[in-house]
Amino acid sequence: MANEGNNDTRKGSISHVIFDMDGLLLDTEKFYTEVQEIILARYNKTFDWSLKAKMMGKKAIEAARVFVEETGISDSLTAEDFLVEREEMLQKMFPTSDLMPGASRLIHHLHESGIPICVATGTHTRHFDLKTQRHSELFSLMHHIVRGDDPEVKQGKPSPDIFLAAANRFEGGPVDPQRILVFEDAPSGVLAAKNAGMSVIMVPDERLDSSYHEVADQVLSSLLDFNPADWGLPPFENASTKLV
Ligand SMILES: O=P(O)(O)OC[C@H](O)CO
Ligand SMILES: [Mg+2]
Repeated sequence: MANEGNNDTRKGSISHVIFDMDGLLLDTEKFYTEVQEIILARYNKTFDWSLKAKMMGKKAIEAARVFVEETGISDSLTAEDFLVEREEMLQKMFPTSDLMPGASRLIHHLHESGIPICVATGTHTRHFDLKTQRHSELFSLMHHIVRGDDPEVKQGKPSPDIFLAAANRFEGGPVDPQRILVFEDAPSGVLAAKNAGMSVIMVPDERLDSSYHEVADQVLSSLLDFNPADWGLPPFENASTKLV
């Protein structure tokens, strides 16, 4: 799976990188899927990837509204009550979050190469802390982290707010969006990056409909497949680090 970029002229001008978190650096989207399946089963309904595609990457309350409205259960369960109900299950799951393949290798490589990196995640601070508690060393390599409850993030993805806030906070910022490469897994996140005027590599779950790939500049099956040299970034020095 690999789309060729449609903005080749930008590929040599990337100086900064922004990472999404859920489903991109951390294998956390599966937790949301699991609790939503459990809740919908009570209403004799099933959760599928067409609904997942519309929820992922968004702020919690925005995703919750999509969930109760699209499934037709909003008369029985409000978006606010849905969030309360899933909270207890998620709080037990988040501290077990694993890294996605290739995340550690890529973050260490860019950091050691002097490329400024940061995170822009729709998740709010309380959940962020639970998800990252086993990965504090890796996240300490980020220049900064923008979360969904940041006051500068008025609207969640696909609004560009979060990526523009992230661009503003780099040293010497704001950084020109044309010099920024974003890594995302969610359709809303890919759109947010494009709305911010940035280049975006999508690393989607294989169950996501491929029509969502079209907006991205490049699509990869895994972060392990990323070749920094394709974007004018410092190459990996040796293959021995490839699977770390
Ligand atoms: O994908 P992220 O990191 O923006 O997180 C968004 C939600 O928390 C999960 O879809
Ligand atoms: Mg994501």
